[in-house]
Amino acid sequence: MDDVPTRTPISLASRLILEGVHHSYGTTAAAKGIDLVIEPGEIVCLLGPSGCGKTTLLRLIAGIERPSAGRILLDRRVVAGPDQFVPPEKRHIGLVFQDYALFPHLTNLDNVAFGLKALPRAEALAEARRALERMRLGRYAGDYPHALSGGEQQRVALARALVTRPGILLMDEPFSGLDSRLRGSVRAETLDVVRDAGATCVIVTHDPEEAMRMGDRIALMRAGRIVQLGTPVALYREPIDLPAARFFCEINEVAGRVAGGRLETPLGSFAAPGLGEGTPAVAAIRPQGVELRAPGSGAAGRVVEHRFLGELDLYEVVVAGIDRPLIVRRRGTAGLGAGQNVGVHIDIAEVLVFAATGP
Ligand SMILES: Nc1ncnc2c1ncn2[C@@H]1O[C@H](COP(=O)(O)OP(=O)(O)OP(=O)(O)O)[C@@H](O)[C@H]1O
Repeated sequence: MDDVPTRTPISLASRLILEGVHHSYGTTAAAKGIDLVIEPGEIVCLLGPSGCGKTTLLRLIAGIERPSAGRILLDRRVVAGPDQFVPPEKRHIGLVFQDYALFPHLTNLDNVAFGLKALPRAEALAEARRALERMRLGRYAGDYPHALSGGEQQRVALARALVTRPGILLMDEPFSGLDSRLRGSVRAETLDVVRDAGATCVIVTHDPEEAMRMGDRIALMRAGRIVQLGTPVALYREPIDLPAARFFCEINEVAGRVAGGRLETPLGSFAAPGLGEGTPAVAAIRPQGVELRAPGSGAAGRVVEHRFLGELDLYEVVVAGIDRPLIVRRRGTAGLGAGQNVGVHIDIAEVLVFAATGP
């Protein structure tokens, strides 16, 4: 085991401010008026489907792209604005990309020392060695990146990004190149290192679970805009609309109309605050919120499919008046299988009601 140095890297974390930031590639608008404040030391995940503008936003923050309107500030310094533009190398940021972008012809030590050109060579190498040792990679200092596993290469890339003690660390899909078994451990390790370094951190991901694990807050993006910003709990519990709810969790969508402040559906009625009389609406019901009991109580249903999935089994249940079978995730119930009748009950804590928005 390598000796872990006692010296802790302290970076002066930056506050990042985006004010009305726009960016277009030709006629494609990729950022449409982004306002965002990220506090020093905070980890924020930019989350959203492919093409929503996450990478563009990261590139704007890094200075790889220049906004067509709006301002970007790091602490009180305007780094991009109508009359100012600070190039990436002068922004004091650390970058980690999906493919690690390590130089194949440099040793791991030289890869990490690369960003320390301003220091005398011996000092740069000593700093780089300490950074590698913090990542428990000291013994690979003289090797080349190709001899390392994907997870180890990712840690070298992280060491290289943090060795200059940047005020802000920007990571673009940093774990997507790793296989799913490695991803969890590298993610946890990265989180520890980033927290230790104290840097402000922006992470791009399209994976909601990753965003919930990594982010103090999540900025949910859609078509060049941030549609919701909040803690993982807030986004999961109170998604702003139906597409946001869909993004975080597989859901059953049961349509109905609002009557007397409640949404009437074949599964019962649910509170529909803020929705007017007669409004078409949708009850979004999480699969773990559907309970299957003996027939005779609740809504009458029939199991059409049952799959053993380990911890929670998957059932598909048809209910009269609902187009698609309900997806149900429950602990397996002995003897309950396809063809059996059930009574369907809904846990109202797992139901969200939204105005219908179309498919
Ligand atoms: N260099 C470019 N030239 C032209 N259009 C681009 C360029 N880069 C991105 N775009 C477009 O800008 C929009 C936003 O792209 P961006 O890569 O920021 O999205 P993303 O959310 O990061 O997507 P992904 O998760 O697939 O990487 C998309 O419509 C994309 O096609």
